[in-house]
Order: sequence, then structure tokens, then C-alpha cells
Amino acid sequence: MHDASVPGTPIEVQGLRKTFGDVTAVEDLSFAVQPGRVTGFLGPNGSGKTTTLRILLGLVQATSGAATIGGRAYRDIPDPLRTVGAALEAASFHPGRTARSHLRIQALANGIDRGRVQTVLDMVGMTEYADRRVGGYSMGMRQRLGLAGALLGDPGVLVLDEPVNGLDPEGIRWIRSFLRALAEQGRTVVVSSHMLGEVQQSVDDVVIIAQGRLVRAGTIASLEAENPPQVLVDAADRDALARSLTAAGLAFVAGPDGFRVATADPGLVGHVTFAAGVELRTLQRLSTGLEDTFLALTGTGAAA
Ligand SMILES: Nc1ncnc2c1ncn2[C@@H]1O[C@H](COP(=O)(O)OP(=O)(O)OP(=O)(O)O)[C@@H](O)[C@H]1O
Repeated sequence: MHDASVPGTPIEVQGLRKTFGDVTAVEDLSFAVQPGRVTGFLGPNGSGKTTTLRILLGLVQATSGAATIGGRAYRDIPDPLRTVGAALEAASFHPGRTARSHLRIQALANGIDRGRVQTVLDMVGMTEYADRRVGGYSMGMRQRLGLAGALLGDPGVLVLDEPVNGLDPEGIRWIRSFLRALAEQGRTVVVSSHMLGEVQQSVDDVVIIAQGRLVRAGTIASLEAENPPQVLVDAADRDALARSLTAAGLAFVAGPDGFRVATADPGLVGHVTFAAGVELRTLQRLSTGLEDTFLALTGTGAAA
């Protein structure tokens, strides 16, 4: 990746509404996305993420309201591919073409120097596979190719629809650090996902929608603070239990059913108490923190 800093531009969505016949896909949606940060655009399936991103990228017309990049609607951006790169659908490549030819065509159509093709192939780690037909690619390779296409114009804004979908754990780690590096260069990075857990370690900010409406926008840290993960633990000898937790530096609150320990990791509590010779009668994770918050906010889980 090159080290030059790339000035990103903010994205603004103002009072956005989109209806398809009787279906309201997006309703009164407003939020802003800042440069230099990775923002997760989150919501359950069918909540309106793709519709919002397609409006932002000038592919669908809003019924009312506006979505702008650096204060301009996509159609008013003079050199769009150098301003905003998007990967909306990983599966839409011509199967008979190679990654290299696909990117060359894209570069040619947009007046981008063809030398840039090799640069973006290197950036996404696809050089080795660049001359194979896309039809034989794994989902992860398609995702990388989509990302390469988004980066062709070296844009300050990146909009990636479900980029983690179909990646293996190594691919997820890779994309996490890749997105981080892009944001650190000053770019505006938006990644959509229907699962907060999938992107929670990759994002600084979240914009959460459900049924086309905004339910929360803020930092991931503020969301984490709302519903901290907890483990419930109990023992016949509560004094010994308290001593072992305190000695391990684990904060807890006593309740009628045991102690609620401020950690996401029951294994850690089990280890600490076992090492102290305390016999447990309860050891249970109460909340997964963020995931529970997300489910409650979007009304998609038992927690709602
Ligand atoms: N072209 C269309 N015609 C009719 N309805 C549509 C169209 N595009 C989207 N919708 C509807 O609008 C709503 C929002 O869909 P959208 O694809 O934006 O959601 P999403 O959050 O991206 O979901 P997913 O995660 O499943 O992609 C859904 O009810 C969907 O069926």
C-alpha cells in the first residue's frame, strides 16, 4: 500500500426516503460519516442498507432527501472513480475474464493509468491469481477483486457492501487491517454488514438501521459501554469466590443468583476460580455485549 495520505471527504445522508411501490425501503434517514475512520453501516437483512448505498452511488434515485459525498450528489462529482470507490456486489464479474483483464477494462473505461492495475492487485494480495478466470474464484477472491476495483482510482472514499461475507478467518483478519490502514491514510471507509459481530473489531463508528430508519449512530466504544458483557458465577463459598476474583483483578457485582463479573470470557473466570480452589455451582455468560445491544436495537433477536 502506498503511504501518501489521501484526503477523505465526509458522507452525508439527509432526510432520505425511498419507496418501491408499496414498499418503503428507507424512511427519514439522516447520518454522517467522517473521513479517517472505518464506519460500519449495519442492519438486518432487508433493512435498507443496499438501497441507501445505491442512492449514495447514484445507481438509484431517492424518492426524497439527499445523500452526498463531500457535499455533492454522486452525479455532480466530476471524476467519480477518483473520489469514491465502491464494491457493491462481489459476484457480478464476468466469469470468463481474468481479474487483470477485468481491472484493465475498468481502468480504460475511466481514464485510469493501466499501471494502476498491478498496484491494486498487489494491494489486495491477488497478483498470484490475477491471470485466472474469475469464474473459478472463491468468494474471498471475488471480494478481493471487488476491493481492487474500488481502489483503482485511488479514491478518498470507499464504500464496501458486505466485504466480510464469505471470507475465512484469515481473510477477515486481513481485511480488518487493510481497512484500518486505508482509514489511517485519511480515507473515508464505509462497510456494510448485517452482523455487528462480523465487523465490530474493524470499525470505529457505527450507523445502525432497522426497517429503513436510523436506530443508532455513534462510536463503537459508546455502544460497547451500553451493554457490557457479563459472566454470572456462583459458589457455595462466596467469600472465597470474591477473594479469587478480586485477586485476579476482575470487577464484579454481587446479586441474589451469584456474582456478575465484568468480562465476556467465562473461561477466564473458570480458570481463575479453579486456580484458587473454589468449587463453582454456576458459570454462565449472561450477555455477549455488543451483539445483544445490536439485536435489541434492530429488533431481530430474543433480546428485543
Ligand atoms: N428494486 C426493488 N424493488 C422492490 N423492492 C426493493 C427493491 N430493492 C430493495 N427493495 C426492498 O427494500 C427493502 C430494503 O432492501 P435492501 O436491499 O436495501 O436491504 P439491505 O439492508 O441491503 O438487505 P440485505 O442485507 O438483505 O442486502 C427490502 O424490503 C427490499 O425487499
